[in-house]
Amino acid sequence: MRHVMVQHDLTMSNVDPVASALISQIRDSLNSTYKDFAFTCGGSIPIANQESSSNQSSSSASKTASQSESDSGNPQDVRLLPSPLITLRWDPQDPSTPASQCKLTFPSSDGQRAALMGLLRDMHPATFGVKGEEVYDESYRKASKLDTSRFSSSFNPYELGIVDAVAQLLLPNLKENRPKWKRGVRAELYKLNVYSGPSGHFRAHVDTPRSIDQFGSLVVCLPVAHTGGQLRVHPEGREDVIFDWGASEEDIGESPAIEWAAFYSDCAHEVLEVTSGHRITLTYNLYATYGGGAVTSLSSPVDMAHLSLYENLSSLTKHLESSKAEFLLQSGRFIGFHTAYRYPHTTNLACLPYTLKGLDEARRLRKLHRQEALVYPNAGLVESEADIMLWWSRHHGKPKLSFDQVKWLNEADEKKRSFADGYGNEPELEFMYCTCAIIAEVPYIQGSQGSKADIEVGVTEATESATTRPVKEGEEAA
Ligand SMILES: O=C(O)CCC(=O)C(=O)O
Ligand SMILES: [Fe+2]
Repeated sequence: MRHVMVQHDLTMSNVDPVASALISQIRDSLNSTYKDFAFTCGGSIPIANQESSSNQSSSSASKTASQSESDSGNPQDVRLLPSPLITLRWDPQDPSTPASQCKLTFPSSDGQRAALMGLLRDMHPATFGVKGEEVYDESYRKASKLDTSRFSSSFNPYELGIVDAVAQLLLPNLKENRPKWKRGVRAELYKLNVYSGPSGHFRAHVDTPRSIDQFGSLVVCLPVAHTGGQLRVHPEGREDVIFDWGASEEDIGESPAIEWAAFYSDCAHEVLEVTSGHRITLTYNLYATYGGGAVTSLSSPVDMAHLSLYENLSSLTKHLESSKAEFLLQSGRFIGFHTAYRYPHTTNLACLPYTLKGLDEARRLRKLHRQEALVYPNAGLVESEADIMLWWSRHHGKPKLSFDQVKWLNEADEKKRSFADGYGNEPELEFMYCTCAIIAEVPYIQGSQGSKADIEVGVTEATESATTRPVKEGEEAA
């Protein structure tokens, strides 16, 4: 079986020194800018005390702890409500248990000890996936779980602004994107988990993707006393980020809070050992959506257009258009990038443009070229160039694309192509993670088949259909 090699000559011939210089700047900014983008974010939301939560319209109830100290008078501040008390109800293992004993209110207090013990009794062992098998192994994961069919809670991450915050930080929009193309986030409740001390933990894994729209995971920690149990997120080549939500009974009594963290679910993460108490969490799967992102009407804090990478790409494409891209005529009329992050895919479904993470979104060339970029899984999982050519022709109606025609602006990172050890939080292998490449055909090149009109038609077609590709699953990178 032949693997496609993607190491092509990245330096420009002497034919075009301007393009050469721009490409070398792009390569530099690709390496440096990647690290400026968040792969995880998190926060803490105070829980209102009972009196104020029953009277949410009072001005003191509608301020966060930090706002109370310095009120800016900005009308937007008022929306940052503290969380009301949170109620959790669940199905008992023994159906004769009265419903009143299957209910907890957070922050939990000593008076609820019996109900907390009842919850622990009614939980199930939390399994995980290894290479497609469902496994229960306390040396890898020691925790308990309830599926969503067995519990309900009054907690709502949309109401508290968590989902909006995650969308803005982890799925930033290009400022000039029309509302229709703005990306948003859908959070789907996934599990209730308890990691109890001593020794509750979950070793390093990635979260098993359940669809090609899934990009992240959200963990919400309810206020119950515990120590340890830090969540450690550690993507390759980046510094770890650690969320420590440990709190004592006294801390919770004085300033109860919801703690949360979201991260790209292809980043390895683990729950370190809980040394005492109970770490109780709600977990959510996060999906990218189109046409959302305007829930709060706040504009995106990230303006990709200010990135040096984006500016350099703009300059390069303007230069290629004005110079008729002589160098590309020699080496192919496509330019391509390998993504920094991995994306879920199946044999027939590839990464979607609106799920692109962090810097990968800035690498999209659609705006720059007035032509949709092709997004396909990286060469480690592609059997042959013929597959890619087939993919391209299917979606663009044009018969020819070979790797030799692509001017690659960066190199594929072999280490990142797929998560090798197969540990996930679910057994399914329907969706796999791998890096992708983004390829755009450069328009206006003399002698190419494209006219301006052809290219503009191509935008719509490719945007709507960029969902299938021919690849073989399970192959290791060459
Ligand atoms: O509880 C956490 O912080 C993370 C849990 C986790 O990684 C999972 O459930 O897949
Ligand atoms: Fe996980």
